[in-house]
Amino acid sequence: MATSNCQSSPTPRKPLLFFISQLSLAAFLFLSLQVLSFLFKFSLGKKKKKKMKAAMLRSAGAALRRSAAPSSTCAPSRLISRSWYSSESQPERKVAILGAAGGIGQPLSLLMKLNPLVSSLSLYDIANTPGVAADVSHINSRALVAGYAGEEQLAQALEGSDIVIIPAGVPRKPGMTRDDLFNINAGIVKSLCTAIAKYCPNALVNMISNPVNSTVPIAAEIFKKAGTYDEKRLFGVTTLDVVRAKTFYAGKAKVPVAGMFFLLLLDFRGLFVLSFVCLPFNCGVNTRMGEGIGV
Ligand SMILES: NC(=O)C1=CN([C@@H]2O[C@H](COP(=O)(O)OP(=O)(O)OC[C@H]3O[C@@H](n4cnc5c(N)ncnc54)[C@H](O)[C@@H]3O)[C@@H](O)[C@H]2O)C=CC1
Ligand SMILES: O=C([O-])CC(=O)C(=O)O
Repeated sequence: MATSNCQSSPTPRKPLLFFISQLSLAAFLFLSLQVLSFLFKFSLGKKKKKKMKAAMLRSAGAALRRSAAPSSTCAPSRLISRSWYSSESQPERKVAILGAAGGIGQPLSLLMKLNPLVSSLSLYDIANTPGVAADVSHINSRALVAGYAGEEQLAQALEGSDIVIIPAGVPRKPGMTRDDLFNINAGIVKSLCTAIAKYCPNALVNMISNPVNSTVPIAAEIFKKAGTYDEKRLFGVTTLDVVRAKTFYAGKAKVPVAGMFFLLLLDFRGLFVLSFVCLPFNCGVNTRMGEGIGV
């Protein structure tokens, strides 16, 4: 009969000797830690240490994410995957990307496919979507990917979407102004938003197509006309202008670009007008609030 040996130690220990041995072990460990941290401080210096800590945190995060991938089979990963990737606890969410085969659309599709909050990813473009959708679908994450190409498939791409992201259109080429961009992208955005109002009127709409300060009001007008407008569900992505403003300002003022904070105000009153209020903090220069930088 099998017996448990958890309760009695096979070799009886003398209490005093045992206590001394435990004490010396603890002291040894403590001293080793002190010596290590001393060596660490003096060999690396403060800056390097900070960098290393950040790198360690990053790689730990990456390792956690890797181990959370659904293909993983070992027990600890399964435990982690429950909190990071589980479809049991996450609600179903469909995200549609319109213009998914473009320069912005492709990496965006990749990021959405990696997002554990997305359960269904709908990739729409007027061309090249099947290949992009096939590539993205091979990523081993939760979202199911479907590709749609051409106007006749737009309705299917949009139906049931909770979020629609729009990077469809043309990018600016050398010599083009944002007005030129508007002349092309306004029509594209108009037809896409008309379809959104019809097939997924309650979706959150995230506009990337430039000029965002004009394409967002176009979307708003389309939705108002269709009776589906909700200001809390329409967004414009201004990232490009924010990072550009930071880089340009830092270059002009000859200050480090890192650590700069900019407040970007879009002026919707006049068509094609984009105005900035730039507030660079921590960059060692005195700048008046209200200073403007054109795009
Ligand atoms: N708001 C921001 O921070 C940023 C905005 N942009 C803007 O995003 C837009 C896209 O830029 P890129 O991806 O570099 O251009 P791109 O030319 O690489 O991609 C645009 C995609 O839109 C597709 N497209 C064109 N008409 C369409 C329609 N009617 N329906 C669906 N898809 C359509 C094209 O086939 C193409 O695949 C541009 O307007 C650009 O100015 C770009 C970077 C940042
Ligand atoms: O077209 C792009 O890729 C973005 C751009 O430079 C602009 O809109 O100013």
